[in-house]
Amino acid sequence: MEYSIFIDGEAGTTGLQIRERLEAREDIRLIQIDPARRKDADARREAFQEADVAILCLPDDAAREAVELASDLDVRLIDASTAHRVDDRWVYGFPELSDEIRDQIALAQLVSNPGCYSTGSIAIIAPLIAAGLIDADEPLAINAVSGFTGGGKALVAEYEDGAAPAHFVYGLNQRHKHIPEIMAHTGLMLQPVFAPSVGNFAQGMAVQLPLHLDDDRTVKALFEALSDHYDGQKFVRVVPAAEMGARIVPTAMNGSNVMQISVHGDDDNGCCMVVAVLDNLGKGASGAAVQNLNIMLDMDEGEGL
Ligand SMILES: NC(=O)C1=CN([C@@H]2O[C@H](COP(=O)(O)OP(=O)(O)OC[C@H]3O[C@@H](n4cnc5c(N)ncnc54)[C@H](OP(=O)(O)O)[C@@H]3O)[C@@H](O)[C@H]2O)C=CC1
Ligand SMILES: CC(=O)N[C@@H](CCC(=O)OP(=O)(O)O)C(=O)O
Repeated sequence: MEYSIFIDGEAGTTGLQIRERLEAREDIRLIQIDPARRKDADARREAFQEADVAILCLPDDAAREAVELASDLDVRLIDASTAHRVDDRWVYGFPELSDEIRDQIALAQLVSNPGCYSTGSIAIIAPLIAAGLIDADEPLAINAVSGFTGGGKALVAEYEDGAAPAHFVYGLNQRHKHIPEIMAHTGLMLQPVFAPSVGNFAQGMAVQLPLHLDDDRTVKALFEALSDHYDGQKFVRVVPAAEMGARIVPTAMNGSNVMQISVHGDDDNGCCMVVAVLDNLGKGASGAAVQNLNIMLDMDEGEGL
């Protein structure tokens, strides 16, 4: 069986990496439109008409327009943008959250691909709330560092021109676009303080959740809750702190769709850090989109990643 796939926005950062992951596959035929007509509504509608699944790798407004263009067609959609991540009509494409969500993705017409920081944050927080180790109304802070491809073509150009700094923090106004989806898909009721930053490396990301410990919330209890939740998952691994070493490198998972989670700290002084490391263009975007596509097409999730 061969499926026809259209990547709308395939010349962008996320789209290009999806294309690279799919173009060698014999079970996939990529629909391509003349690059000069890549923003032409008629050309794109024809591609949507031909496709079994279309993957939207567009800015939010363009993604909303694309959904409108395809609204009366049979094509199934995966949206990599932020536009539909807290929209109930769309399934949130994070299959490791629960078996129920994986089953919903398999049958869905509309799947929204999670954000990169959100993937790391939700992966840590949701299972710990479910295990009773974080309260939904607990004040939390999330720190993160991303490679510059996270900012799309514009930020890539700044780094390639040599004009951008080695490291910067941003999102200081606490209105980052990932906060609503982090709250919606963890069940957090109090907005977490979010401190993202960018470093002078293309891909890679580390998301850190600092926590205070108590008699129940120990390093061991946190590790076991996360290990139990992700037991058997191919793309989320919970790794003992001793294996991670004293330095966590955000680029460690680059080129793969695997996210590594580890729990560090000391019950004696009551301080702990839970860390997720992922490739912002792997499990944080393009790899996750291909994983969702594979689930939707009832294929091995690992193929083509
Ligand atoms: N980069 C990342 O790490 C992640 C990105 N995403 C999301 O994926 C989406 C794409 O991001 P990214 O790849 O980084 O962005 P880029 O800016 O690198 O690419 C966006 C692409 O969309 C094209 N485009 C813009 N408007 C239209 C339109 N109306 N019709 C057709 N094509 C259009 C652009 O064309 P042109 O070539 O003219 O600029 C460009 O090629 C965004 O919503 C982003 O939030 C999600 C997760 C992580
Ligand atoms: C480094 C950087 O700028 N990162 C982007 C998020 C990456 C991205 O585009 O995320 P989505 O998954 O939501 O589309 C930002 O902070 O807005």
